[in-house]
Amino acid sequence: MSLLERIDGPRDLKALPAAQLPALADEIRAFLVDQVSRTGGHLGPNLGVVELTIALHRVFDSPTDTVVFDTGHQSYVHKLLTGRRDFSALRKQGGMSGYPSRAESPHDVVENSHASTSLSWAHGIAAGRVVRGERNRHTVAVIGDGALTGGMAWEAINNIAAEDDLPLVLVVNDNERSYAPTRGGLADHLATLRTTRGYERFLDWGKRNVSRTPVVGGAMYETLHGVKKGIKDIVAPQGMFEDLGLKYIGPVDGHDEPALEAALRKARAFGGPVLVHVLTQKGRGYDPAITDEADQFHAVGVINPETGLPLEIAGRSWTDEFAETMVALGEERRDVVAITAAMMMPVGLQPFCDRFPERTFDVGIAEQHAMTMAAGLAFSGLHPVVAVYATFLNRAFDQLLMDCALHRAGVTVVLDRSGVTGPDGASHHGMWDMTISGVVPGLHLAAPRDGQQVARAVRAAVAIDDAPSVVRFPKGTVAEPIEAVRTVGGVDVLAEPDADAVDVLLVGVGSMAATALTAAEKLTAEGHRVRVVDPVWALPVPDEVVTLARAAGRVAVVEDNVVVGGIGSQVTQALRDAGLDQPVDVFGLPKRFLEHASRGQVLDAAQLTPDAVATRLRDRLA
Ligand SMILES: Cc1ncc(C[n+]2csc(CCOP(=O)(O)OP(=O)(O)O)c2C)c(N)n1
Ligand SMILES: CC(=O)[C@@H](O)[C@H](O)COP(=O)(O)O
Ligand SMILES: [Mg+2]
Repeated sequence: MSLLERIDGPRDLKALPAAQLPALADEIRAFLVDQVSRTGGHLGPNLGVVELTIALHRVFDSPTDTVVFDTGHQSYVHKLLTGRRDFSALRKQGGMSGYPSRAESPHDVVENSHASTSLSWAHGIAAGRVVRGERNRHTVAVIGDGALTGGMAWEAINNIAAEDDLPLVLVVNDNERSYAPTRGGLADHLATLRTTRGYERFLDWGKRNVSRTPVVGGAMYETLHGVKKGIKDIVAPQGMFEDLGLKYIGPVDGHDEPALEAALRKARAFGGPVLVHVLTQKGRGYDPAITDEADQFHAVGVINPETGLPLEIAGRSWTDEFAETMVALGEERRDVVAITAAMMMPVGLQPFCDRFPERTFDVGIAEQHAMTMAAGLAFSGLHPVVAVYATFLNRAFDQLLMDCALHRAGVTVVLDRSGVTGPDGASHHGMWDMTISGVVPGLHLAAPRDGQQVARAVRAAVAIDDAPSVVRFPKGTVAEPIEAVRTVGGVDVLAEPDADAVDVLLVGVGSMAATALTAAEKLTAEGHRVRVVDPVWALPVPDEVVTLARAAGRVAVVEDNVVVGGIGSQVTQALRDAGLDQPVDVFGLPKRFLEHASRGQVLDAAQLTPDAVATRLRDRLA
């Protein structure tokens, strides 16, 4: 039986002799590469936290103590050490989540994969423990250097640093990267602290080798201590965290398990808030990850474990369409600039950045800053394109509303991964963006139905200079081109019944246009008269949709957004405002958090497939 098989929880881990921990770490790494190469997932981040997670679960007593992982993508080792070894269905329907999951384990707390929240969670948990007289229960937050660039983290630090005796440990997992190398003033400061590695080792050496020397030991140690102070003031002035009033321990070698345990025990014993700065390597122990320039295997698909090479060939993506359009626009318009929130490559801005580095801004995991900085860039006479995943627009709603829309800023927001993403589960589906956008005065939103429409929409969006514009498209392979049979104003008619009177005006939004078309074909074959349209610009609702609705017995809208406040709601309102009372059926995503599964499985469960839409419409036409 392997060491890993003997561990069903932290108690078994604590019982392991320390001498066996390196072998356990090796087993865990081998397990991660073997398993995640089959399922896909966050291989690099988890390979980097093997020793750290072992030390955490040997020093602290989960679930009496609580360990919170920021973003949660690096919690696979935590899952292994808390009795979950079946990774065969990782991130698949019915299988283990790729993030912590309370349904899976009492050791899991934060399921939200939006970054920079862990310190706030941990502050609340720790403060709550004190109020409840449970000061003996410790709380630990593990936050990456990337997540530490998020504003929420600093709201929390501002509060935590003012606490005196809170049993709270903040572990900064510093691997110098988000996807790409972490940049900015904070990253520079962490680098300064890292360079004091010698200083810490010098101090430890002094404690081990000098202070016990007979006779001169004590005096010598005091001298060294003074020298240490001097060195520290020269090499590493009081760090920012200490300046803020936080006790700082580190930097600690994040792959030296005994050193980690020593630092964490020291932090646990300290009793007050304390920050432990841990240096790790993303992809540690797996050369294909370590040497991967792009993102050190931040997230991989199915790969060959020997070579790390992908075994799935991805087709041309929606993101590729956007990436190409941006480079072309960059050539044509010198005022177009781009902003990413630490996801240059995933959102498709890398080619633009390579071509126009001086017109590209990577603000770190800081969507709020990105959005308001964009308002500033627009004010200065440029046209910014903010590219984020749709789910992360949630973070920057107020900035979109109050900094961009209130000031009529010509800012374009491009939302990748809109609609159903799939394996990343509830906090990664981009299913609220059209509801959010729908309440922003003056905002224009386009949902391209295929690759050609992406270019058309982005070009039209950057031509809007007096209001925010949004272009949103899903994850993965781009849809095949869908030609319009005719246009009515800006609205594309995709299918026409051979009659003037129409039973149903079926509005397909974005990638759901294809779904609507196929559903219409089924209904038309049964004798129903269905007109299918793509509004192209879904917000504000085009007048032509209202005009076309006048000739229809009922209207139906298909959208991969939550039904509440989505395009269907907006169309309903537009019809009612125009005095039309046809029934409107809205086929969208339920107001529920949708578990991880494949994109197709989630859409199927939401009845957003052609068959389901046709069936539901058929019932209404009966
Ligand atoms: C608000 C938000 N924006 C963007 C992301 C996408 N994202 C997931 S992990 C990650 C990088 C995290 O870097 P770090 O915190 O350093 O963790 P590491 O992967 O290095 O362990 C990003 C940008 C996110 N999860 N949340
Ligand atoms: C946690 C994290 O990294 C997410 O942002 C997610 O994994 C992105 O996945 P995709 O880029 O594959 O949609
Ligand atoms: Mg990092």
